[in-house]
Amino acid sequence: MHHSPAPPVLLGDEPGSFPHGVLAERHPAIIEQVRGAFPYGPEVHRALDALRESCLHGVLEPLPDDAHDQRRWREWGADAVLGRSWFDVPWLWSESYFYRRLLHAVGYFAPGPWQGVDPFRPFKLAELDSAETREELAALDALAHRPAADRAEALLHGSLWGNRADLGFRLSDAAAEDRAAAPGLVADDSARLWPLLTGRGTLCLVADNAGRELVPDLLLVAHLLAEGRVERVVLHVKPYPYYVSDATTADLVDALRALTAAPGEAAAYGHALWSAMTDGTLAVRAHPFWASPLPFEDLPADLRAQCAAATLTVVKGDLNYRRLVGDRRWPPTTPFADVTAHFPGPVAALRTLKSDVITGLAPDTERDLVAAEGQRWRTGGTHALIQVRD
Ligand SMILES: O=P(O)(O)OC[C@@]1(O)O[C@H](CO)[C@@H](O)[C@@H]1O
Repeated sequence: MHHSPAPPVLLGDEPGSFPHGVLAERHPAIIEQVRGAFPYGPEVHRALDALRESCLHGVLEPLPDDAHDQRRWREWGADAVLGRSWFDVPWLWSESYFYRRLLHAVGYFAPGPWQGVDPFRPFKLAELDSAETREELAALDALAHRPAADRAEALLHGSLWGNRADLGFRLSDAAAEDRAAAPGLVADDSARLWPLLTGRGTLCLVADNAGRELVPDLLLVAHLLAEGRVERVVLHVKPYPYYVSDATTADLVDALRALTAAPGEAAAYGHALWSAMTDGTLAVRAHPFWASPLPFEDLPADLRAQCAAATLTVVKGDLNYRRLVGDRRWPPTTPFADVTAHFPGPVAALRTLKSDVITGLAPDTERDLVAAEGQRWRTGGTHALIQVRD
């Protein structure tokens, strides 16, 4: 266990810091993108204007009295943050609540013409239909002739690096995709991951982004099922649109349809996944907690029981990493096993580095990264890690 006191949870109150930039620049940019993506009527435009003003100069305001999830947000701690500036509350809170308020502004939950229309869908679909996605799928043809161990390794890394495709991140950092990924991982526990997948039991995969991340996640899942490395997979997606590109059930269906319609090997993966869903070996869950502003230390009892029963839980992406280890600026050498001791069962994190939060680095690794890049390595999205606590 970590003996020194945990650092404070991150807030967005420090100008020049990464969280402050997300609140002051990324969120207003997302509002404008959404505004331009649909022919919303004047009332939606007014609501988006009000949200922008609130985010920059106002406070977190309560959900309307008739909101279906008002009680839930209270249980998650709304009373402690409502009425305060977005910059002064825990960063996890200001981000999660921003997406909830954005959905309110576009009428996502209210009965009416825009109910259930995902404001991020055009961006997600464009990505799924991109030349990059087609190239990644075409690469499966060559992979088919390689030994199973090589395929497993390639698909694991495909899933890991798929996390660079994150639409919210690219909105505030347009150059992100063009920066080359750094070869080598800042931490690599993959040798400890494979022995956990011995053929029995259930793998939980806590998904992150749709499109170019979810597709390689699904390919990995298909491989693990086909090779008999797990009996069953439970894929956890978001219950509603979140952090721009986070995967929902609709995005999962889009990804499966894209796979089954693709040429070559990709279609075989798609059909295998489709039948795995229909026979229950691949199950999907969309628990409200995944879109909550809370760390995984606060997993509700039902999810805790599911993860406890799993052979392994794989947690994808940067935000899930922040929620897994706690959204704090830990000393980077803080042991990953210590900060994930709360998690009910073996857990693996697959993540590219896109925020300040990091644990589990060897002292030499941290020293070399700082010498080469100052602190940019934490947020630039060019580095990645695989960390396992068994
Ligand atoms: O979870 P993901 O998709 O890998 O990344 C989410 C992200 O883009 O959003 C947060 C800031 O808004 C950061 O944690 C991270 O940069």
